[in-house]
Amino acid sequence: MEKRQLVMIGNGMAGVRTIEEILKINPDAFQITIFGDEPHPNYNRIQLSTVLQGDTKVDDIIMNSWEWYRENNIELFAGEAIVKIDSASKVVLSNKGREVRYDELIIATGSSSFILPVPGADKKGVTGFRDIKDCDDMIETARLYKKAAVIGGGLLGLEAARGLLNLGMEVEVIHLMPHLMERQLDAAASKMLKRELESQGMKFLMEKQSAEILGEERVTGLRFTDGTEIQTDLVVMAVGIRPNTGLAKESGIYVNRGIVVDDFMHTSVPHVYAVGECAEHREIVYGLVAPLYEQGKVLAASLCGSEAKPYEGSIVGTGLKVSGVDLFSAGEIDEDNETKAITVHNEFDGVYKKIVIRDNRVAGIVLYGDTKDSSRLFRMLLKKEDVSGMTSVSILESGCCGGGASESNAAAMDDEEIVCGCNGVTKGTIVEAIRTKELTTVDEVGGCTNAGRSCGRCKSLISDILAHTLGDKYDTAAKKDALCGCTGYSRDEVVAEIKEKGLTSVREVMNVLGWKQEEGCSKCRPALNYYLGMILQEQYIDDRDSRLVNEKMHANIQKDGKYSVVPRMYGGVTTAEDLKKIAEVAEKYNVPLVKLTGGQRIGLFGVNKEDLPAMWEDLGMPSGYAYGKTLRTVKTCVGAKHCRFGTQDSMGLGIELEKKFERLDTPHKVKMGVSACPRNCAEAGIKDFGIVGIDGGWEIYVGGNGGTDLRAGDLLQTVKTKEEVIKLIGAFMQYYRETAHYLERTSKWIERVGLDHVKEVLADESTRKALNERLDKTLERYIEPWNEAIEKKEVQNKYYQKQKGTEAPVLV
Ligand SMILES: Cc1cc2nc3c(=O)[nH]c(=O)nc-3n(C[C@H](O)[C@H](O)[C@H](O)COP(=O)(O)OP(=O)(O)OC[C@H]3O[C@@H](n4cnc5c(N)ncnc54)[C@H](O)[C@@H]3O)c2cc1C
Ligand SMILES: NC(=O)c1ccc[n+]([C@@H]2O[C@H](COP(=O)([O-])OP(=O)(O)OC[C@H]3O[C@@H](n4cnc5c(N)ncnc54)[C@H](O)[C@@H]3O)[C@@H](O)[C@H]2O)c1
Ligand code: SF4
Ligand code: FES
Repeated sequence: MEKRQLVMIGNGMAGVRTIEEILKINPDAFQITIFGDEPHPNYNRIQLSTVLQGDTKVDDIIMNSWEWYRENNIELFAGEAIVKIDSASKVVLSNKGREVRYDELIIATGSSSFILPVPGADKKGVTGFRDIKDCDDMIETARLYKKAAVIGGGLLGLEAARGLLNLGMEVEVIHLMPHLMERQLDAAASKMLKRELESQGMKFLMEKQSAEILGEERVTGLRFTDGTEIQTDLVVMAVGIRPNTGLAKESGIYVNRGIVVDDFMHTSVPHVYAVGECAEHREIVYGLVAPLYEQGKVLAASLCGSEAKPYEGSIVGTGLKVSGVDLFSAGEIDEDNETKAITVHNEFDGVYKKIVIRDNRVAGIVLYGDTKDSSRLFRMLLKKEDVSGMTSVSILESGCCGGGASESNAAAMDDEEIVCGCNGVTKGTIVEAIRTKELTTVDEVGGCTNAGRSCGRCKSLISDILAHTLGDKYDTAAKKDALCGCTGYSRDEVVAEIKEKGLTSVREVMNVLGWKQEEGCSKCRPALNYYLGMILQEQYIDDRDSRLVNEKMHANIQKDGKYSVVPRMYGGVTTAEDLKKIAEVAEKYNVPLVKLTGGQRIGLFGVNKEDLPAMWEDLGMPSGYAYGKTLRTVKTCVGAKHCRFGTQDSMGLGIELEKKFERLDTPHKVKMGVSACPRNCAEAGIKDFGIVGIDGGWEIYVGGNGGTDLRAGDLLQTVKTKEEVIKLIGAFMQYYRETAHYLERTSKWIERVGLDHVKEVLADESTRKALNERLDKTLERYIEPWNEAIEKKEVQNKYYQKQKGTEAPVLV
């Protein structure tokens, strides 16, 4: 039976969580297509604050890698916006002219930053703070300019301001109201917050309304309605958000402030649903992930036809992601005639607690300086527990701990207490997962329960629960570095288990070692494939589908979804005949760009996937492996044959090395260089393996790197002959292969294991010989991949056939 077509507009946090929920219930229910305006896979928008604050990198906030979409057979059109929904013919139209039919349509378009409509708001240097681009722009501006003004003293504004301070800017926060975060804090807590932020270097202008942004093309200052002015080089607008509803409205879907939905997230139009910040439910539009994830769960269940409970709205709790500030707020923050409050204000310790009680039930919580009771109090609020029998002290403090260790705080929590507010995960669920799935790390708990996967505020509590549940086992478990969230095994443990249990395939390793995710992930599968190949040498049958996408395709995938072709050119030496072939192929296939690569090769860029095998056949040259975790290139100088300074045959040695080591799987890419004299024109000093000719011999350098982690190579040894060079490289490469972690460059590896250690290992002749023997055995198993694709129809059909949607970038 043909699958139903599910199309989703918006590739953000709420939408993709809905898809994850659908896949959990029934992975085969739909053929899923997602359109996302941003050119990224789904990332953790919440963590942009931590990226701006310098605590995380953009790469680390990706929640669903490109590989995840491929693995789940989801067609993703990233960087492509939907501009029209035709609900009569059930078709969406993108800004690139693509039309896609749907049976069911989810709108998950989120919100946009609200930009104050004041004169000058369109000047350069005025930005919102919503996405990776805004974040990158602010980081770039901080490199060039000094002064920043953040308009809005709410959650977003204060997190942005802290980030800009960390980036070295002088920051003024301009706030409309008399106190900061007035929606979450009362006056007393807000005062304490302001004092703390001032001590961190933030300046505040309170009760100021912005009137105009000054400057010619670029912002130079801000004028307020009271006539005063400040100078600034950057204006960040953090004055709230507006749901993205334009598309829905123009398509005839009923929109109020957000897209109006019922308790099952249905819009006014059949087969069209809305979820996330763009949706309005019972007149509320939410701006925090916890309720959006609840909505996603309800929608997923209803779409899959499983029993769906209605979504009845949420009460939300918030904190602020600024170091040095510990606060929590939920529900009603100010008293009225019908409420009473229990308040503790200890100015010496900087602690403030207020619990608002209405009809004997907790109706609001404001905690500043000590939030350890937040989850207990929040549960009381959510459950509307009757507190009439409790004393003020027992409401404020959890009974047992009296400020004791955090682990005993975890012990004191009831099973139904919420640990992760963002994802609605209770202590009981976490403990159960730890016990039944033998979890040992916070990441693994996240992988199984989602706890900790949003703002991250609950991670320390999860860690306490792990410590409490695992007892002594936790310390050892915490110290080891698990391969990924699918397993608690570290690299060394996995390698030891493969050897000891005689495991021979990726799937077998995952089954026998009890992987928590049956299919593994894009982190562990390529690593397992590598470790198995390293251990089993020539008998290993490569698991091509476990490789990263470039290796799987034997071509480098590019930003626009096309590929590059870089044929092998040993030692960077070519011939007129090969150059003619390359030129003819470039013309025949309309290759838009022909470029010399950094490794002295010729690259043909912008090639269609389905043209690859034919191009390779026309070229008649082997793959240059410009995409692999393997030997990339050996760069050579012209050397003694042509250069008057040369003392050695650098080209000859380079060609020999490249022919010997090409195709060898290595933990990460490996680059080599051979220069024929110390002038070092081949830049051998920044290669993983660099060789420099000297009078009567060669110097060998290792662990060099010319990339982001710039590192000069260390002199490993000086040898007399070419044969010695080749044996030494063979032993070095095999030792690196056997001891490095997958994706660890030689530069990092040598620093971890130590140059002296490597020298010591390689000094022993019998060890060198044994390493070379294992290496030679491994080299026997490789075949030329481009030839395989030319010769085997099944390879062409599986990997190189044109499919709907391949124009979208599917990078790893
Ligand atoms: C810096 C920052 C910090 C935050 N911190 C927290 C926090 O600590 N806790 C918390 O709970 N929440 C926090 N939030 C809010 C949280 O990130 C959002 O509530 C959440 O991301 C909303 O999810 P969503 O899927 O509804 O929207 P989004 O994540 O915004 O995703 C919507 C996506 O749809 C795309 N889109 C829009 N229109 C179209 C179209 N026509 N075609 C195709 N694609 C389209 C957009 O480009 C966007 O990528 C923070 C937000 C920011 C910006
Ligand atoms: N830690 C978190 O939970 C967190 C962090 C960042 C963002 N977010 C979410 O992102 C969204 C956007 O956050 P936000 O802080 O922009 O929205 P917000 O609506 O919560 O706060 C906006 C603030 O700007 C102030 N303001 C409004 N107009 C102003 C003006 N003209 N001049 C000066 N100040 C003005 C308001 O008084 C308010 O305090 C919200 O949904 C928020 O919940 C959450
Ligand atoms: S490294 Fe020495 S031998 Fe090689 S090209 Fe440069 S100067 Fe000539
Ligand atoms: S509370 Fe935000 S991730 Fe758990």
